[in-house]
Amino acid sequence: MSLLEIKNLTVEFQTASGPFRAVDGVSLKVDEGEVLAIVGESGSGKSVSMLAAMGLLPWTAKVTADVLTFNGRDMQAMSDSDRRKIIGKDIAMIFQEPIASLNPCFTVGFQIEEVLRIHTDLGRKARRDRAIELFQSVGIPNPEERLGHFPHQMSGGQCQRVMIATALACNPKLLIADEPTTALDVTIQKQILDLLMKLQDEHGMGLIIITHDMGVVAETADRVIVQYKGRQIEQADVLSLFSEPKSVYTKALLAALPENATGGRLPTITEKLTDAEIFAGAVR
Ligand SMILES: Nc1ncnc2c1ncn2[C@@H]1O[C@H](COP(=O)(O)OP(=O)(O)OP(=O)(O)O)[C@@H](O)[C@H]1O
Repeated sequence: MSLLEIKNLTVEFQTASGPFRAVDGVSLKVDEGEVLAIVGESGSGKSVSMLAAMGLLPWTAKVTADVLTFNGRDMQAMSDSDRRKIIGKDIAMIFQEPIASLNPCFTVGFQIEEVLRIHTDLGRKARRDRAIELFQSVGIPNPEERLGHFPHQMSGGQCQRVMIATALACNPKLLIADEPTTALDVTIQKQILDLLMKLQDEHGMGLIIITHDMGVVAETADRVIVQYKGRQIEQADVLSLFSEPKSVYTKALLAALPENATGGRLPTITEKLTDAEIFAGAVR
């Protein structure tokens, strides 16, 4: 049984100019201990598909799926309160903007201890000890002191470490990391990716990494889904995708990597391919 299984997920937003289909027939499976990357350009519906699966989209979104299960439980049939017990505990998410994702009005210590208060029956002292232990595990120096800091007193990289510690607070079975390094300096990006991979390995979690960066895919994923304008274009294990991409779009994405540049100029993808060609070349 897969940890997360999604079949034929569709998301349509009601907008002023009519319905807009942001996700169209996405299917995926993630197992325990597996790293799945969802890669695609901005607007390809990567974040919306995961937010839809978690039931975290606003009411303007109409979400349908043939199958949407977590650990064998039907997420669509679940009550909101049952879903809330799972989200943040068994499924955790981290986002692109760590500083914006934290509440500026509370110390980081309060925020991580609050997650523990909601999802565990640990007492006050045990929650503090666990928070210190979590900060240590994500490499935050002087954790006792840092717990008393507000987000604005910390760097972007440190805030992302706080987000990761908070996400791991309840030992989730699945972690969804939405562009976890995009907002960070290049030198910090590698540290955060290495940390995520180390923790994923230690905890044996399923991990979904949402990214637009093929470099991140190469460094992290076991399997990859390529998405374009809400549709799945190709799904493969990481080695096959890089060595034998099947769809024209994946080939174009790989050709656009800096290391494949020829003549000092990078080819852009959409200048070479039309939507019709991309969708016709999809391999599902
Ligand atoms: N609440 C909303 N109402 C209407 N459209 C939305 C809403 N949220 C997202 N969208 C649209 O859905 C599409 C997919 O957005 P999504 O954020 O999933 O893209 P993405 O692939 O994650 O790219 P990015 O990395 O830029 O976030 C976009 O065109 C976006 O404008």
